[in-house]
Amino acid sequence: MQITESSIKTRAEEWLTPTFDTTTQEEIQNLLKNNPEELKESFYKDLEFGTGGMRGIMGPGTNRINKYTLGKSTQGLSNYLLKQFSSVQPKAVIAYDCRNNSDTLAQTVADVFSANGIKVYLFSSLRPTPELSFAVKELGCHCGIVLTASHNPPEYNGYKVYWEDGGQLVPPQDNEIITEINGLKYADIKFEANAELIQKIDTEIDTVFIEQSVQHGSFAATQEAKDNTTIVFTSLHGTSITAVPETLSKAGYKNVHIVKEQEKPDGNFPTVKSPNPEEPEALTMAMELAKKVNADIVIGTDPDCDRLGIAVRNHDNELQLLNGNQTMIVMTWFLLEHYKNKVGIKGNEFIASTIVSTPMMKNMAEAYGVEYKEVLTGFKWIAKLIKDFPEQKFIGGGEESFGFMVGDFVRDKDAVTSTLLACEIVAFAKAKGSSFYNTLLELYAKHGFYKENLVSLVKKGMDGAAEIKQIMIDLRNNPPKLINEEKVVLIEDYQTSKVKNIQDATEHTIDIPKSNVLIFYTEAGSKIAARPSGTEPKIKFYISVQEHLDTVSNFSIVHQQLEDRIGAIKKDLKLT
Ligand SMILES: O=P([O-])(O)O[C@H]1O[C@H](COP(=O)(O)O)[C@@H](O)[C@H](O)[C@H]1O
Ligand SMILES: [Mg+2]
Repeated sequence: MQITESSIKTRAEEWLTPTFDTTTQEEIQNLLKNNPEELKESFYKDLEFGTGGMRGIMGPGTNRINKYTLGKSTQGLSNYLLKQFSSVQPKAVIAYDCRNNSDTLAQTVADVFSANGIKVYLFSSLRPTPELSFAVKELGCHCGIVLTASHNPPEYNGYKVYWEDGGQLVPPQDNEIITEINGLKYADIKFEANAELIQKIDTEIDTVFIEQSVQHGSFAATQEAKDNTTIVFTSLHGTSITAVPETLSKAGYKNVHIVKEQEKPDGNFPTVKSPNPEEPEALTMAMELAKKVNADIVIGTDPDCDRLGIAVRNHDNELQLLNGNQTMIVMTWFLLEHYKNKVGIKGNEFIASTIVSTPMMKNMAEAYGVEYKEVLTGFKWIAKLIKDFPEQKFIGGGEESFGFMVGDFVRDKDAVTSTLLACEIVAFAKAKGSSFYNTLLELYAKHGFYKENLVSLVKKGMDGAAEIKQIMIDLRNNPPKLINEEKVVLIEDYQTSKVKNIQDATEHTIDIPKSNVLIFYTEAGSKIAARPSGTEPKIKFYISVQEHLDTVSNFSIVHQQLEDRIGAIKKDLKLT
């Protein structure tokens, strides 16, 4: 579609009709008169489903999160549910996070479902996303929704959609539902609730969820080890406050210090610039408290409590924030060790990660004799593996981005159970005179020392999106031959599903769904991936370099070499 001033105006004028309430109409009038830039941003496209559902800035317009865009999606979803499960009354469960408007938008979604004859379980107040994933299966629902924009800035909100297995929408349902939604007009949305079909839920699910979380996240650390573990936890004004402290307490952890200034849920996130534990500033208050109480571990979760940031004591006894790859490696190792000792590896087990994550997972899988499966970015793809390979045993999985999935009882990343798991690892290691951090270094020595770095370039709005598109086109048309003087030997293009071996000029096909991702491998073993984010206006560059580490005592020297190499790669690619 050609975007012109007049096509945007035509799209906006539909929102002046009686299908839309008077407040919305007034807001659109105002944009038409006074704010052409905002009008363009609000209407130049329809909001789309991305890596983790649909996300956008709140406000009126087709490219914004509001009761009409979410209403239309829910109407499409309702039509699809009624067709797919025609012999039963479909059931949906809805949760929401701490964000502004999440509660009222959740009510709208409940209203629309019920107006279509769908039975709805609606959490009576905010809950973590992993609890919703759990509730879908627990209540035998066909679908689940969380109103959240995860870790995005406060002006955002969104809509994560779960299917009957408890995982987020994946093919074939995703495209079929999108087709259904695209075929609708706003006037088709049924907003008139059937209150009889909406049932409030709370403690009955909380109790089982927390029980299961304690069970899946506990690995029999002794009470003494637990008592010797000092934890600082912050919910960053989000939903984790409803589940994490109780889970830790039920698992026997007593030295848990909660950042009081951040425990109250608040959609404005008043004490942080961004509620994303991936950004070190988000954990500033928690780090300060950790110094006071001499904590072993600091954990912070994002607003919907699926991702967690972990800082642990390094060799200089300083608290160091780990990245997603690092926590994934240690957590997966811990699960594998326990599984090996308790159950025994039979060979049908698998661990999983994504194409932009550390190659170290593959090495570790080989060492343990389990399978390593690799998918596109997004935990929904990891959850799909569990559904697609029911005869295999999923041990755990993660990715470059923060967050981890412990076993299969929750089908998304789960910061409740992962918080407990992280504490167990610290408790175990400390009891043995080691640490979480030291475990990581030992794993580097065993499975290869990989260092990763992520560069995200923020490019907002319609122009930003065009710029991101162009960067990917340029990289495709003129792929680098050398990166930091390392010869590029292999290029994977997930959009064309082609792998090009530069050295012998051969090509083969990639057997996973298409996605706009390019990965360059160099002769020195570096891996550089480029992909537009599917949740935020960003393009991401994932850099991974590696070296052999013969002994942990050489860590600092090799670490410096890797750090320098990453610096040089960034400079060469003009990412600094
Ligand atoms: O944002 P969340 O916590 O719901 O998480 C979702 O989005 C993240 C960022 O995706 P992108 O790189 O496309 O922005 C993904 O890493 C994650 O697997 C997905 O579940
Ligand atoms: Mg999240």
